[in-house]
Amino acid sequence: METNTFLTTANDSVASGQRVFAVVVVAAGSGSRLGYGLPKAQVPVAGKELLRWALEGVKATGLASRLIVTVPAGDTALTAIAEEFGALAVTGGATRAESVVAALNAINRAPAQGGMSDSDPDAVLVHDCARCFTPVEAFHAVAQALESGEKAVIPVVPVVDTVKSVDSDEYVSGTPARSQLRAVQTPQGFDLSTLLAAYAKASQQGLAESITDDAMLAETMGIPVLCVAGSEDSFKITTRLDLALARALYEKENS
Ligand SMILES: Nc1ccn([C@@H]2O[C@H](COP(=O)(O)OP(=O)(O)OP(=O)(O)O)[C@@H](O)[C@H]2O)c(=O)n1
Ligand SMILES: C[C@](O)(CO)[C@H](O)COP(=O)(O)O
Repeated sequence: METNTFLTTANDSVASGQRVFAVVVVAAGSGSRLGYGLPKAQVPVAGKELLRWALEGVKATGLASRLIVTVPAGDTALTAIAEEFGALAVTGGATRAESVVAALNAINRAPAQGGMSDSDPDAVLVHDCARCFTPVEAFHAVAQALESGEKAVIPVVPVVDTVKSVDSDEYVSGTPARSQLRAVQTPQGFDLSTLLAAYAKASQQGLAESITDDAMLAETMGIPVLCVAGSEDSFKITTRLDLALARALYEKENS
């Protein structure tokens, strides 16, 4: 079997903390921007599906007491991979946010992972399958901040482009100071009851359509969201160029 040489073993100081973590891996997207002809989570890199890379990465963290994976409706191939890792596979929704809600609602049905606490989780890490090369250190940075009492934590990297806001006619309306911008990754970590309350409020307010990440919900509730160090290895496989990068990096690494 191929190994992810970018992963290391679990950090005991995190694994032995007080929080009980559920990990949600959202993998129910179609991959329309990638245009590969398969659901994106089934696309292979170095002979291994993106979902398998992602779940090996999660396992290596030693954090997940419950593991929930969202899959496209009727996707038996992805369900089988999820189950190999002891995860509960649930059918995702029409949007990423709807998939996250489906997974959150299933946490208490997920089996406890071997060797982990069987207590009910009180924290959750929500991770994109499309960021399947995220290193253990990024998971641990998020988990550690939750262990320290934070309620919402996101991994970020600096923005390297100048970013403009535009009006509806495509004229520039502003240039935010780049030093204050961050590019946001996953896993995003939350106190579980806080994220459940945030999604319930968003649903009441009809915000679901405009949600592009989970931390936005905490922001709308006035909950401070802490940024911790992400990683350039956590890039999201969205386009053909991203897949080419992944293959260049990992097919070489594993050959
Ligand atoms: N209805 C959806 C949409 C997305 N996702 C997941 O959310 C993550 C981020 O989404 P994205 O990278 O945009 O994936 P796709 O929706 O598959 O891509 P596209 O928008 O190009 O179709 C992915 O791991 C994807 O599988 C999901 O679980 N359910
Ligand atoms: C959650 C996310 O990965 C943070 O950058 C991103 O917002 C997902 O966006 P997508 O369009 O659903 O891929």
